[in-house]
Amino acid sequence: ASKKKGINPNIKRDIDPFQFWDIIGELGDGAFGKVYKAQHKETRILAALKQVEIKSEEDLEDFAVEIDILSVCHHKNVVGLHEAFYHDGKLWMFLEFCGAGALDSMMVDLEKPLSEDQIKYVCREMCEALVYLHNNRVIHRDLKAGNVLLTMDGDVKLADFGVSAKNSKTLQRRDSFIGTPYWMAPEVILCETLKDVPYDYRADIWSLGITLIEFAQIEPPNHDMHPMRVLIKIQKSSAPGLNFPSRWSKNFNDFLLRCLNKDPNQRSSAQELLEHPFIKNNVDKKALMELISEAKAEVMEI
Ligand SMILES: COc1ccc(Nc2ncnc(-c3cccnc3Nc3cc(NC(=O)c4cccc(C(F)(F)F)c4)ccc3C)n2)cc1
Repeated sequence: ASKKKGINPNIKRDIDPFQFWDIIGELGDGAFGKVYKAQHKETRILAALKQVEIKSEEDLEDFAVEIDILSVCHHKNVVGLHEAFYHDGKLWMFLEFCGAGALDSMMVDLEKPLSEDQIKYVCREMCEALVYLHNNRVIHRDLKAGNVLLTMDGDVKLADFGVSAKNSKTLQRRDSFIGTPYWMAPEVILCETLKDVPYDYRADIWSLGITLIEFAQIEPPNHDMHPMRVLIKIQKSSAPGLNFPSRWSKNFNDFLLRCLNKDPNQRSSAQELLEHPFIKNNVDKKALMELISEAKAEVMEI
C-alpha cells in the first residue's frame, strides 16, 4: 500500500528564509551542501544554517527523518532546531549555534587532549543526552568528538553532522551505511557486513567509550589503521582501553570497562552510567570553561 506522504509539519513551505534570517558567515563546507552562520533579523539569535538541494521526494524523506528527530528532541544536551524551510528546491535547517564549535577541532587547535576533569563533565552531559535520546527511541549511531558541540557558556550539545567529506578516513555513508568505523561497536560491523544483526541503543554506549578514549588521547584507538582494516580489527580484538591506564583514575578505567564490552548485553545503559562514581559526584563545568577560554584566546592571537 502506498504510504501517505505526510507533509512534515515542522517544515515551512514556500516562504523565503531571507525574510527572517541574514547569513553572516560560513562554518564549513559539509558533505551535503554548505553550512553558514546566520542571525535572525528580529530576535538577533544566532544559528548554524545547512542548505541541502532536494532533488527528489526520496531526498526530502531522508532529511525529514532528521527534522523529525530534531523537532521532537528538546533537551539541554541535544542541539536544538530553530526552524526549517523548504524553499526554491532546497531544505534550509537553522540549528541553535554553539559558539565554541566541536570538541575534535578544539583538541586539534590546542594540540592537546582533555584533562580527566574535562572528560568527566563532558561525559556526564553526553550520558544525560543519551538517556533522553534512548528514552525517545533515537539511536545516535555516530557518536564521536566531532559530533559533540560546545557553547561559549560551557554547555555540551550532541549533534550529528552526517559524514564530513573532508575526513578521508570516512567510508561512504549517505547511500551505503558504513560510518566512520573507528567508533563502531563490534556488533554494528557484523550488522553492516552481514546486514541482518539488528543493533540497538547499546551501540551508542560502545561509541561513547571510544569517544572518551578520543578525548583522552586526541585520536580513537586504531586511528593509524586503514578504515577497512579497522572493521576486522574491532571484530577480532578484545575491547580497547587507554594507552597508559595508570595515568588515569580507577573510576575512569572502570567506566570504560562498562562501555567497552564486546557483548552488548554486558554494557551498562546510559541511565546506569549516570550512577557510576566517575561522573556521579562533584562534576562541574569549571575545567571545561578553562579549555574554551584557551581555545578562544588561541584564535584571538592569530
Ligand atoms: C568551525 O567553527 C565552528 C564554530 C561553531 C560551530 N557551531 C555549530 N553550532 C551548531 N551547528 C553547527 C554545525 C556545523 C556544521 C554542520 N552542521 C551544524 N549543525 C547542524 C546539525 C544538524 N543536525 C544534527 O545535528 C542532528 C541530526 C540528527 C540527529 C541529531 C541528534 F541525534 F543528535 F539529535 C542531530 C542539522 C543542520 C545543521 C546546520 N555548528 C561549528 C563550527
